[in-house]
Amino acid sequence: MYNLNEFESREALDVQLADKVASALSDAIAQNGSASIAVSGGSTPKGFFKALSEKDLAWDKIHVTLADERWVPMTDDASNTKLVHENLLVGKAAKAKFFHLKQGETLSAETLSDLNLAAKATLLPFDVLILGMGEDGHTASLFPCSQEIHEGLAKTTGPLLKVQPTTAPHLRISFSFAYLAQSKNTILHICGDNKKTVLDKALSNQDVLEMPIRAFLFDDNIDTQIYWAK
Ligand SMILES: O=C1O[C@H](COP(=O)(O)O)[C@@H](O)[C@H](O)[C@H]1O
Repeated sequence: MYNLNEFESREALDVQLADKVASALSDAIAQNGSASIAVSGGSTPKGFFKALSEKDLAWDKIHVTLADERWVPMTDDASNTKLVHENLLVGKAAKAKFFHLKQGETLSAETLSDLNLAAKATLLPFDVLILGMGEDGHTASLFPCSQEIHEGLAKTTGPLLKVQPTTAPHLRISFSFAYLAQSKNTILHICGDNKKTVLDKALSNQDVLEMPIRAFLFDDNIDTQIYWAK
């Protein structure tokens, strides 16, 4: 299920989203002594990252990771890790612990297995998940064009999987739907008229293989809060 929250500007959205996420992280720390958040990359979240980085939180008790990563060096402009380090893990948030998805050169079965164990031990289930959405309806790196889409949406797939999109650049590593779906707070952050058109299309039927974001919009156990601004 979903709920659409519309904002008059991207700046207003960033402020309100940072407030909501800070409060969820703070509640998780109060309850469990620590908190975890998975964020998305791409072009949308920079302003939100900045607003969140300025929040007075016990950042040393917060684990930050990505819902997905492009398998490129962290110095590459396409790296979501680079984006997070430059825009979120700054100021007060510099004390947060970052869980790197891009480890080493090769995305091998052994790398995935090590990451899966570590993610289960430190991060999962996420207290907060911030999803993005591509114009093809992908979210995280669950790409409808990829051969791995069945695996990515399957209920039994282990936390992380390798994804090779055919209509977008870079090999990816992504959390699976099964593990993202267990997050305690799920937010879909999108901006612009194009993304609203994509969202309207996603809401028009329930074929998740055509638009994987639908898995988060139509699952009765997930309360996806959509944050949208022009
Ligand atoms: O490739 C990716 O794209 C999506 C959407 O990005 P945007 O630039 O359209 O905001 C993003 O959510 C994902 O993390 C990223 O790897």
